Amino acid sequence: MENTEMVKPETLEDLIKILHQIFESDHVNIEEVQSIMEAYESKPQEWKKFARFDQYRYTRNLVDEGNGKFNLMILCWGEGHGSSIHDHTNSHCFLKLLQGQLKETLFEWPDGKAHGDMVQKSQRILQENQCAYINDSIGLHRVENVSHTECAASLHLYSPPFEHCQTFDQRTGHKNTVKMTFWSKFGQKTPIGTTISQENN
Ligand SMILES: N[C@@H](CS(=O)O)C(=O)O
Ligand SMILES: [Fe+2]
Repeated sequence: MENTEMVKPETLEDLIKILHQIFESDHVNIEEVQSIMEAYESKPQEWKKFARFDQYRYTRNLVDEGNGKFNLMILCWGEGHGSSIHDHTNSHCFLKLLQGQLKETLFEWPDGKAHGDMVQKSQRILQENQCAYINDSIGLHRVENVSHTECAASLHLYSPPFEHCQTFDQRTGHKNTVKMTFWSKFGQKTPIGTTISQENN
């Protein structure tokens, strides 16, 4: 019989260790990853060394390279910060709220000949500790911290790791390829000059 016993990661370090074990296998069980990420109870003292905010836009802070199988990162969202509508480059995307709330808006892929506004499929507010999942077959999304008073932090796992994604203009559906960069890696600020091409926000 399959072992369905839930493992509860006690710390972020513990969570990372479990994720390494899960991703040793070539088959990713989406529900398993989602429930393990959800089971970790966010404790700011465990992740605050990775959480570096910027005044102007959301930041991507690399936490772990997952043996080449995945990238784990913390995204820091100041008040009102949000992403463009984007895809996830054929990767799995898990998004767990560590602090605050984020609004996720799902869109359909624009069909080649359509002009005008992109079609919105749904919208939801992600709560602390919740773990959402998206991939390109589900659709595109935009994520926003709509709060004017609270910042937000989220833990993202992408497998396989990717460096580029496509962003979409909501009014026309026109797309652009953008390079995704890290604001910090393993708690160290990335040198200025390597982060300026970030355009997903
Ligand atoms: N996928 C985005 C963040 S989000 O809006 O889900 C990124 O990696 O920057
Ligand atoms: Fe995303």
